[in-house]
Amino acid sequence: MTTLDPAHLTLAPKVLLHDHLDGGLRPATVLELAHEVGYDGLPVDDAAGLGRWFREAADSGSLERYLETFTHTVAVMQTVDALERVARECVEDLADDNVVYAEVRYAPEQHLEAGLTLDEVVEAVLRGFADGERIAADRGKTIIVRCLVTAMRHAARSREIAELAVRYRDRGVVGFDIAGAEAGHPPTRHLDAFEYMRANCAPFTIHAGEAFGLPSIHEAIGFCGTDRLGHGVRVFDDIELPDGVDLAAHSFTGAKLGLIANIVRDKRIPLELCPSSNVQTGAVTSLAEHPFNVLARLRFRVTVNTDNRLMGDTTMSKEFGLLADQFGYGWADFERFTVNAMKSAFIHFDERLAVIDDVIKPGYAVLLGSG
Ligand SMILES: O=c1[nH]cnc2c1ncn2[C@H]1C[C@H](O)[C@@H](CO)O1
Ligand SMILES: [Zn+2]
Repeated sequence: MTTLDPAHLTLAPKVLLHDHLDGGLRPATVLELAHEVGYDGLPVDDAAGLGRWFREAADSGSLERYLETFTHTVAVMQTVDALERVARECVEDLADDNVVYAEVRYAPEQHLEAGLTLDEVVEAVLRGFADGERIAADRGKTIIVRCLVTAMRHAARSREIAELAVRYRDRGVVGFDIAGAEAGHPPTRHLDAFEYMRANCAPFTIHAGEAFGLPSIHEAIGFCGTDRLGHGVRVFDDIELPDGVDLAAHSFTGAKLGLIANIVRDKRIPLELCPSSNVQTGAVTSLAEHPFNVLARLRFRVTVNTDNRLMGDTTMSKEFGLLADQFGYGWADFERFTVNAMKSAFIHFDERLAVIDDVIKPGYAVLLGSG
């Protein structure tokens, strides 16, 4: 069996469902764009130092302070050229990490400061993704990137953004999301947007159960009817484990699930777990305390995600590496998480199946030493 060293982790095919476009810029690109557009608010003026600054500033243990770092990335993403470039580089970086399918999200309403319309923002990003896919293909990497449009939960444009998602659904936008500070902004504030999505048979995910606990997950499922949970990590609050159990154990017999935990598992609601980000925002106190392994072993539909590659100084390979070190996972585990993610994607069933059968399974067969 091939070992799980960083080079082999990079080779493994990966699927990414939860990655923010404005949380994944290259530090050098932030600097160059700031220079081009005359943004003078950056705290550091060299690429390595700026990368470190984002990581450290986001390491606050508070979602609110974590979110403040986005002021700088959003400030430099206000023109068609900048949006195209950031989207193109995002695809190139994911392809370099052997991500084979990704859904990348951002909030179009945050990119209107220089006069662009919502449609112009979406079209620029979609062009950037398509360019990135072509560049990756020229380098021998096949990657499919689709878009989720996010509404900010403290704002009041969610219905408009849901309409945008539906308007662009045949052109690369595959779903809708809400993000931003969770406490004080429950998902039910945006019920009309979710109802609009459901009425149009269009899928959505909701950031829930990150900074706020079970009530948020309950609302997202019971009232809003979400198809997936962004993070959802606090579903763990509804699971009672026998005293003294090791969170890295292989089985959790005797675990007792409450109503919310059961419904998440019964309905196979995918959890978009983001290990590093969950530690940075204080959703969990440390990776060792992360319920990823408990949820995986209890057969929840867990998926591995980056959330924000810039703020976390992370990649999918790094997240896999952290989980392997913490919980002792091997290739068969990562294949399962990757298939879980692909099954949960917002593209059509036949398209999901093609990636699983033609790309993921053959890729892991090689790593497992049997193909
Ligand atoms: O982990 C997160 N939780 C809530 N909101 C988030 C998270 N990561 C990024 N965001 C916000 C900040 C971005 O500006 C916005 C759209 O991508 O989504
Ligand atoms: Zn997120």
